Amino acid sequence: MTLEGVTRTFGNNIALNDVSLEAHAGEVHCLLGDNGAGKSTLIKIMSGVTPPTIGTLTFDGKPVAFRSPRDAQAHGIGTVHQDVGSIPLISVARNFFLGNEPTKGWGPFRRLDHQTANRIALEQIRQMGIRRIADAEQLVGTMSGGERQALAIARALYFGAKLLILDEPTAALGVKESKIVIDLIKQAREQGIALVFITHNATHALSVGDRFTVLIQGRVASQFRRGEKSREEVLNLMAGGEAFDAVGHGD
Ligand SMILES: Nc1ncnc2c1ncn2[C@@H]1O[C@H](COP(=O)(O)OP(=O)(O)OP(=O)(O)O)[C@@H](O)[C@H]1O
Repeated sequence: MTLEGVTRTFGNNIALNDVSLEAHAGEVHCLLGDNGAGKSTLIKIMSGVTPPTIGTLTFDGKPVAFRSPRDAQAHGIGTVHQDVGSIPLISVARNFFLGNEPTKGWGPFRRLDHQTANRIALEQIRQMGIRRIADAEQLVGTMSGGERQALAIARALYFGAKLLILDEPTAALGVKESKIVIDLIKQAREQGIALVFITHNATHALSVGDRFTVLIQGRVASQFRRGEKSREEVLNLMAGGEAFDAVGHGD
């Protein structure tokens, strides 16, 4: 996906100001920025929640204007939100399909095919490397944070995502759990998926990013590729030039 000159205003508030970026197949584009920098607004624009006030989006070489999140999804945009799997009392399979369950029979005899749903959900999360779950009837509440992210990533890919937007997937996770997610990002990249990885954590970003965009107050403060900046430089950029240590760096 390519964004060109994207500006988004809310009344007098300019959430995004002339932002351009590219997310290519087989690459991870890290989106970095402090609270209020405009990351959420950018995700909303890319995933069809809200249109840009000015600017264009191109996907698969064609201009796109998403009418809704569902429309964006139909184009192959998958979004995994931070609070994924927040309904702990539903099964892994239900969470995987979320209303798109396979059915059997037709007409008045049409009903959910639980067996198939369970089998597919289990297969898909296994492919994501989650082997601890033995049965997709198991409740989501029994999964760890990293496993829930894996479930959501598996779902997006199963339903045909070509661009996967991950909104702070490691924010609430410990070191081991974060590694699961970072490894999944690498796996998806190898499959040729385009990824946008939103994070506050420079270490996570640097461990997997191919391209980087740092937003400060709605503007692109810096854009660079892997290897073009040192860790220190990235940390300073993320801190918006202010004393980084004073704000706590979350990594
Ligand atoms: N619906 C809205 N109405 C008015 N202002 C908004 C709206 N959405 C976002 N903004 C403003 O746009 C700016 C960017 O917000 P945004 O939520 O995109 O930032 P962010 O980088 O995602 O921050 P966070 O990490 O805290 O979610 C902020 O000043 C915010 O107050």
